[in-house]
Amino acid sequence: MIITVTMNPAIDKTVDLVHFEHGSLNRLTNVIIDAGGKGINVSKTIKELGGETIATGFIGGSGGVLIEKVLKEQGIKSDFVQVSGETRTNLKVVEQNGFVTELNEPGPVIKQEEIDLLTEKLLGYAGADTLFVIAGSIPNGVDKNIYKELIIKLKEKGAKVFLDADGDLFVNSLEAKPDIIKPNRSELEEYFSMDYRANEEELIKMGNKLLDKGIGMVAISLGQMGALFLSKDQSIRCPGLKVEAHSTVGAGDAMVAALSYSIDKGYDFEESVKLGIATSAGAVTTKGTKPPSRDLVDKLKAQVTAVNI
Ligand SMILES: Nc1ncnc2c1ncn2[C@@H]1O[C@H](COP(=O)(O)OP(=O)(O)OP(=O)(O)O)[C@@H](O)[C@H]1O
Ligand SMILES: O=P(O)(O)OC[C@@]1(O)O[C@H](CO)[C@@H](O)[C@@H]1O
Repeated sequence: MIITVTMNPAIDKTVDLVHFEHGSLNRLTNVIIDAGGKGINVSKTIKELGGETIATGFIGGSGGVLIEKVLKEQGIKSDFVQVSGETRTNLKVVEQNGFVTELNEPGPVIKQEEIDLLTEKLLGYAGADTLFVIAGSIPNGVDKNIYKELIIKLKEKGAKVFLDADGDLFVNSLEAKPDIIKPNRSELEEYFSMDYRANEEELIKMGNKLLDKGIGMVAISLGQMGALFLSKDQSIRCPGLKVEAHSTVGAGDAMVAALSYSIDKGYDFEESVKLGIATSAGAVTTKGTKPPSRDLVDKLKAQVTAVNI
């Protein structure tokens, strides 16, 4: 069973315009609304791949009602803790030249009793056959050690944890040894305090240092360049696929979804990473944070090259 945890969900409002003029009136050419937040995107993508998840986290207010409604319509199970604050709206501005500017709200203030309720809920699901996907930022009022503490408790109950977070949340959580992580290039460079663009050899070295800490798999996503997938037994480089990009928002979530789905299905390493590349490349072709169709993913998967490194 896969449980996604989105502590800071969002209504994603993706707006298109020709060119963003800073300090001027900008007329939009298209507006799309999605139920978003990283874990929720993972749930949406796994559903499209043919899998099942339960989407959890904090939701509140009219945004929360909309997210639950959309998930229900899409046949995705959810079990959120209702909070007194309002779920945020994040604005994604897509220009004709492909530039995407993201304006993410901080999210509501969460009370201690709401945190306790979510922790209890998650521990209730935890067991040897459970994979938790903990992804994205945390709202106000939540301590930056929350992911670390949760991972420790979930692992004590035999569950596996896939962590996708950045900044302090990422740094703190590594101490709890999540089973899988998916840093992108800049998250890794920041963690290792590199003030220049790391080359592939350096990225692999940094990834291997994380494996030495006890993390089972490190997927380093490199945008259109593809990704590096490292584990103690096997490491693979996959170049990115050439696709017509509309919005790269959610590409990382699509990769997290495909890897989680593969683990749940018991796919081998190479099969899993190929699905990861295909699903994430498919995600950039869709508008907003809509997941790619399974048909498209299968077509793209046939084009993925996996090179052992
Ligand atoms: N322009 C692109 N063309 C093809 N594939 C892409 C492109 N951008 C991203 N991808 C695919 O998506 C994966 C994840 O992208 P990226 O490294 O940008 O993740 P991320 O920074 O976590 O993204 P986000 O936080 O916006 O979801 C890449 O490894 C790649 O397979
Ligand atoms: O502010 P966070 O939690 O880091 O990221 C939230 C977010 O940008 O991530 C998803 C794309 O990955 C979007 O659906 C959502 O708006």
